Amino acid sequence: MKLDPFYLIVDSADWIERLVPLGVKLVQLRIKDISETELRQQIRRARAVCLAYGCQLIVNDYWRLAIDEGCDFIHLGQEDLVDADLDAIRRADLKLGVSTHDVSELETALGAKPDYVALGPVWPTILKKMKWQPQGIERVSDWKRRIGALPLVAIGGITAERALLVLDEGAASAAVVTDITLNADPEARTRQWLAATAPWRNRQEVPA
Ligand SMILES: Cc1ncc(COP(=O)(O)OP(=O)(O)O)c(N)n1
Ligand SMILES: Cc1nc(C(=O)O)sc1CCOP(=O)(O)O
Ligand SMILES: [Mg+2]
Repeated sequence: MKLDPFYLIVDSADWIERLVPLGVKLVQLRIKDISETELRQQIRRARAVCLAYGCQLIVNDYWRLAIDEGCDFIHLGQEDLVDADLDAIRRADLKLGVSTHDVSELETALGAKPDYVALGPVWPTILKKMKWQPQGIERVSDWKRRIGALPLVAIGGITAERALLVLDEGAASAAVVTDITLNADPEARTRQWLAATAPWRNRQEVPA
């Protein structure tokens, strides 16, 4: 499976309607603390835009809703995995990405047979409080050596400029929130990300 090198993460369908039409091909809907009814509406709107623009939608956390709404890709963290029914997720043919922050979490993640592994925070992030120190760029290549052909997603404090560093170290994709959503001009910043990651987007996969 090939992931787009630019992985946008946003907290509403509004963002998806605004930025996906610019050419984003991989987006995560990461919403916290809203009702199930509202979540369903958000997922439906996000799914409709992604279908129209050929963008892969990944639903964070809510695997049951993702199945119900006909989505095909979810992201789960280690705590989400504890309650998740992996058999049900596989039966529904959902692809799965899993977060990791240390070697023990990587072992747990690999046990879930994920379609990608995420490593973070590579740099400090202002999005949420985290108990892990920044991993640093060396850890990205270390993780890639450990997971072999499985796609690696790097996350945490990534900017359009830093994206090139993680992609060079073997990440298949660089995930981003605030470098875009807190930018004075999110559309322009999205275009910069698309341009910066274009060489990886157009690169052919080399068989392992
Ligand atoms: C691509 C990607 N990587 C990591 C995360 C974090 O997932 P998690 O640890 O479950 O934390 P929350 O995002 O749910 O707060 C992610 N969402 N996406
Ligand atoms: C949601 C999330 N998960 C992380 C992890 O390390 O698992 S870092 C992170 C926040 C990413 O936001 P930004 O691009 O603004 O730093
Ligand atoms: Mg989660």
